[in-house]
Amino acid sequence: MTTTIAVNGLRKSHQGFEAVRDISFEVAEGEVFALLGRNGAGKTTTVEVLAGFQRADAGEVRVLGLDPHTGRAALRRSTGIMLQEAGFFPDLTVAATVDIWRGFIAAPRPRAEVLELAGLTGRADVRVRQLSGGERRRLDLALALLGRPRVLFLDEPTTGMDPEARAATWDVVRGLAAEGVTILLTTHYLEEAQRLADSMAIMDAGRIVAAGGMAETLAGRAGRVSFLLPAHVDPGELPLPVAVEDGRAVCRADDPDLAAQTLLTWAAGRGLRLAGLEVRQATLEDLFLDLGGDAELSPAGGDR
Ligand SMILES: Nc1ncnc2c1ncn2[C@@H]1O[C@H](COP(=O)(O)OP(=O)(O)OP(=O)(O)O)[C@@H](O)[C@H]1O
Repeated sequence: MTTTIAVNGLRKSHQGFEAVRDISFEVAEGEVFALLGRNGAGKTTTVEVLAGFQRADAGEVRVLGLDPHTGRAALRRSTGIMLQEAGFFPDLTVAATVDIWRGFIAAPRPRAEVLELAGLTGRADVRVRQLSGGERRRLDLALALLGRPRVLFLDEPTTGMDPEARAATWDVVRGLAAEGVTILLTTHYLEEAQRLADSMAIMDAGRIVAAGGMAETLAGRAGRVSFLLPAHVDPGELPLPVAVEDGRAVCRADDPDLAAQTLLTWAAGRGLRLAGLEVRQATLEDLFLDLGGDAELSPAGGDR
């Protein structure tokens, strides 16, 4: 498999503060890679180095075989970038904004095509200042796609989007990856990373604390079964060890389906119902909690 992005021993400081401390990872062609971590973990700094906006202090970084800093001009033609803050002209319409950007790009996609991809077709004549936060992110995405990039850097692409827009954006990202576009994204939404990314790295204080293929990483972790503890049942009577949280019995298990079966068989033998039964494979959120992460990464309501 072709490696599109290679990072080896990257370090980057800002005014003496080491924001990225010796990280290494690779992203294969056509892969969606999620860089995760709480605020200040060093994700944006990493993306900006990969996009050639900042120079690495140490280590080697390659995008399509080129150093993103010295090869910036050559890479510009094959990369699309969506940073956290875009500099739009507020008084221009969406259509005019796209047209201006098309002027900077050799062989750009037609305006209608990028607006369609970004779900902005019906908003072409609206001024940028009147767009919602989520719509601005979509306009950012439209601009990032103008040059038919082979590599896309998306820094928090769906922040501010409603669930429908977010799902539509996931479809666009999946479609691009299926065409062979390599995508590196950062996100605060763990569900987004879990659904979208083939592999990931979790950063904390400038270091990678967990990394790997998404499916493999989660398959190796315990899932959970939970249900309302029936009245008059002592948790100690259950056939598997459980913790009781807010009246719910919670059982962590490597094979949650099997654990649920064991519990249901036990309950049936006693004529009991396990109300509110939930069986869940391990999620990224579980991994975060195990790593000592907290809710900060997954803002309230943002994840589901
Ligand atoms: N230009 C800069 N000057 C000084 N410090 C900076 C600069 N850019 C980033 N930092 C600091 O480096 C650390 C890492 O920042 P970075 O933006 O890379 O993190 P992040 O993981 O992207 O966070 P967020 O989720 O908030 O975007 C932070 O502590 C930040 O304050």
